[in-house]
Amino acid sequence: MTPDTKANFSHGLFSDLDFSSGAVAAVSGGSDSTALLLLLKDHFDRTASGARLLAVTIDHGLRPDSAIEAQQVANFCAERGIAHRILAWHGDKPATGLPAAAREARYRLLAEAAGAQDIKLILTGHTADDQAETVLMRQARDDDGRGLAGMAPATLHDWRTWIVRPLLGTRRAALREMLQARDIGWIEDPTNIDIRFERPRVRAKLAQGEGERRIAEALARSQQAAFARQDIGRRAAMLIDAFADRPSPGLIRLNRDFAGHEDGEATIYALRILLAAVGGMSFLADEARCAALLSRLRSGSLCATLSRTVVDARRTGIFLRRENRNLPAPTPPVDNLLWDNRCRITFKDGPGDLVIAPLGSAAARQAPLSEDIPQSLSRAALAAEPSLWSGGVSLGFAGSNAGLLPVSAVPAVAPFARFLPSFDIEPAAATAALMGAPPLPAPPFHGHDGGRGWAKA
Ligand SMILES: Nc1ncnc2c1ncn2[C@@H]1O[C@H](COP(=O)(O)OP(=O)(O)OP(=O)(O)O)[C@@H](O)[C@H]1O
Repeated sequence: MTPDTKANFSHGLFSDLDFSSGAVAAVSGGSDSTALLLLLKDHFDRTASGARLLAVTIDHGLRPDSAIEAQQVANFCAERGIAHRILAWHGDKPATGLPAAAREARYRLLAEAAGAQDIKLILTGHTADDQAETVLMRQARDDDGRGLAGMAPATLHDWRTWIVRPLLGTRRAALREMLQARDIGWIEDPTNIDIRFERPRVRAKLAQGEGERRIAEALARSQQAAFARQDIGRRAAMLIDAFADRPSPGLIRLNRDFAGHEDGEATIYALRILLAAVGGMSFLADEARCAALLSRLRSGSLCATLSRTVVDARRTGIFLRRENRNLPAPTPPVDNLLWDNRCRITFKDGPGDLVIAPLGSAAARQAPLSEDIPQSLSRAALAAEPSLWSGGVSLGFAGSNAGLLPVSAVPAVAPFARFLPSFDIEPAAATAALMGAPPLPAPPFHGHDGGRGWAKA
């Protein structure tokens, strides 16, 4: 896609989005999100769909002016008849990894604001300039190439709310030109030019000579990388569908032919995803280690641990299960808890003595299990599954009678449980089906059924 550099946005930035549940616009008050809000308001007025538009500003509380700036956005919205909410990020601010923690909190709060009004769509003002910066920053790191795809056009948050970036093909200069033509100002965040941070440094460099060429190259590279990532994801999804099953709770079995499949690249990718999913890891298992493991799997039996997953290869199959170490400590159930990154807990109400903890080997020994697979394997896998406990008694575990209790536990697809970039929809859908996780929600786009994941949803 050629980035739009003209201040003419009549080409329908939003026409393929499904606004039936309404939209949350994430507005910091900077130029890009202010432009996003105005363009969205124009679109809603023009289409007269009656869909709800809610602008939300997160006050991170990290700069002295943040509350005043949030109020400025509130005033701007009030003048235009746009509903607006300010949500503050309370709680501990970590000394290291602050930008990542702020991002997590921002999306959590945005999703809460959307969820409170049953809105399924959040829009952000990320632009083509942001995309180029992201790609250049990732390129500077030793990445496996997936990151070079940059930001996805849509990301599923917590398996239920879509975050869509409709301005990813639009240049910041064009948005600012549009704002200036309408005599609208914006807030300049001093952090954006603070060269102690990596992004402002990259941005400053891109403003110099050769910057435009480097932006164009980075955007072209991200398109190619996105295509490659979707393609390998599609192939990995086919392998997961064809070779993997779940013979008992917490236990994944791969047909032995998986290791020798001719599409070696997709086989490694599928294994990286499955190990992360079984082990409850947010990141895919290491590529080089998975490649080495696969070559060992081709030559016989083994038992190894990678990505918190025990890989037990026997004549009858390659079995994957969560290792029994470093499981979460017993914790009282809270709503929307992501337990061990593998299981989403929903909690309505219940007696105060309830805790979620692994089932453990003693209780696993009592459970009736299928005879088809070695009992030692199914029991070890079951022991690492979550259970609801009351006064030392196990009341049930995911997939059994938990549905009768005030707490429900459904499997989550670990590497994609919090953030699922649309590039990875197909392997995420295949892994969800394998693990018994809920299907993906409906896509945010009309008429885009490009991936099997969208179709399944
Ligand atoms: N405090 C915030 N409140 C609401 N949304 C935010 C906030 N900060 C960022 N966002 C959303 O994330 C997008 C990208 O964030 P980024 O930090 O790159 O932008 P910014 O410099 O704060 O402002 P802008 O993108 O509006 O120029 C924003 O366009 C906006 O949609």
